[in-house]
Amino acid sequence: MSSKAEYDCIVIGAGVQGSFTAYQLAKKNRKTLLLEQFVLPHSRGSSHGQTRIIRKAYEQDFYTHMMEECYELWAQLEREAGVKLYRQTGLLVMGPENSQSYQLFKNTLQRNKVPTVVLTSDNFNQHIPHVNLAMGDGALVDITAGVLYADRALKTVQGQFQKLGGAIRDKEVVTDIKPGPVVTVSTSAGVYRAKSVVITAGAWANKLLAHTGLQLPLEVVKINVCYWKEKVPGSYNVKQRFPCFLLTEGEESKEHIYGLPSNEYPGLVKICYHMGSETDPDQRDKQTDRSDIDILQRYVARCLPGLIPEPAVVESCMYTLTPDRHFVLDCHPNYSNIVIGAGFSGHGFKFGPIIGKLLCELSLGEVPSCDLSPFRVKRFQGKTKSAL
Ligand SMILES: Cc1cc2nc3c(=O)[nH]c(=O)nc-3n(C[C@H](O)[C@H](O)[C@H](O)COP(=O)(O)OP(=O)(O)OC[C@H]3O[C@@H](n4cnc5c(N)ncnc54)[C@H](O)[C@@H]3O)c2cc1C
Ligand SMILES: O=C(O)[C@@H]1CCCC=N1
Repeated sequence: MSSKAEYDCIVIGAGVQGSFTAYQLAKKNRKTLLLEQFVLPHSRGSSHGQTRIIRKAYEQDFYTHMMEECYELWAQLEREAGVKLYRQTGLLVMGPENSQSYQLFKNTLQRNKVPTVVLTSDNFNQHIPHVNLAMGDGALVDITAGVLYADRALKTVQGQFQKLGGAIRDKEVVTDIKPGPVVTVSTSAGVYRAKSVVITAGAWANKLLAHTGLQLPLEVVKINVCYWKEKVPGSYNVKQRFPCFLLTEGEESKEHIYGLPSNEYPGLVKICYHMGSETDPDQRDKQTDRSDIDILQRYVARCLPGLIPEPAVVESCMYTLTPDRHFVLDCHPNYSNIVIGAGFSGHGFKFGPIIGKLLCELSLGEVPSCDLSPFRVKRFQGKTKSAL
């Protein structure tokens, strides 16, 4: 390897966002290097695991609009690679009928004409057996929603990137970034130069941004990913048409609780709490707080009578949260050829293909094809810190 290899673009971080960005750049014939600190595939960031939810149901129109295009981009990748990445299951949204959050979900779906079925307390269990709908809760199903096969999706997009001539170097930690008209990136194994750099480093974003003099208001939390055993095997199975679900708020908490049908682990249903305890990404396994699991146990006992209310398997993952829970998709405030994709706040996987497209556009100096105003760095005015 030459000591200063030259690229059009270097993407730092081969999670879902970096991998889709690199793939989009390679599709536009840009000489692209994707750098990853761990040996791939790994389970130390935020994109690992077998499944993620994909949905159009959101509280804000702008996410629903982005998902309209994003479903098409997922389907394109499936066709291109000849791999199945999405399975439609529907998403059951439940929450206090009169609460702001539940009403926002319902209104966004209806305003955007997303195919939706509204259930009543009378017909709920005909459609959704083995779930107790709380008194006063509304329920509706976003028909377009389903499951993404996450590990498979990551492998597929990285493979397509390589087929297009892109280079992936894993087990290579980025140790320095020197801004300039040509950016210099140093790693544990070499030095590279590029016209632009995209930072998609997940929970490590601030560690990398420190080299560029910027700190974003990001909080990293560890999520206990819990799998719950069916009392009668198959009762919550994807083949029985059991949907993904999201409880906007409940007796146990004001935060969302969400789940996916049993499928990838036979007889086990994945159910998570949409919040965790603060962690350093390099010390994730030292964070042993289980208060999220206590909340889930009470919820499962109350509402999912067909599950044993004790997790059978607990895995770990991380969220990188912004204060408003919206993403950061922007150019660096001081260096227009350094692009940032960060703060995906526990809901970014489904957007991977469109985020890749947008970060690619930003890195090429093109006008982004979506309105990025909710995702700009300047919304944190007063909350960003200089790291110099
Ligand atoms: C439990 C859980 C459930 C979720 N459920 C859903 C869901 O149902 N639907 C949904 O849409 N989203 C969901 N999400 C969110 C989604 O998975 C994340 O938003 C997304 O994976 C974030 O991807 P990323 O590429 O930003 O981060 P990561 O996947 O963490 O990628 C960042 C990469 O950068 C690398 N890196 C960091 N620093 C360096 C360095 N110095 N040098 C080289 N490489 C570096 C890291 O090793 C890592 O591989 C969930 C997340 C979790 C944790
Ligand atoms: O993004 C998703 O769909 C999941 C479920 C709701 C909370 C966060 N992640």
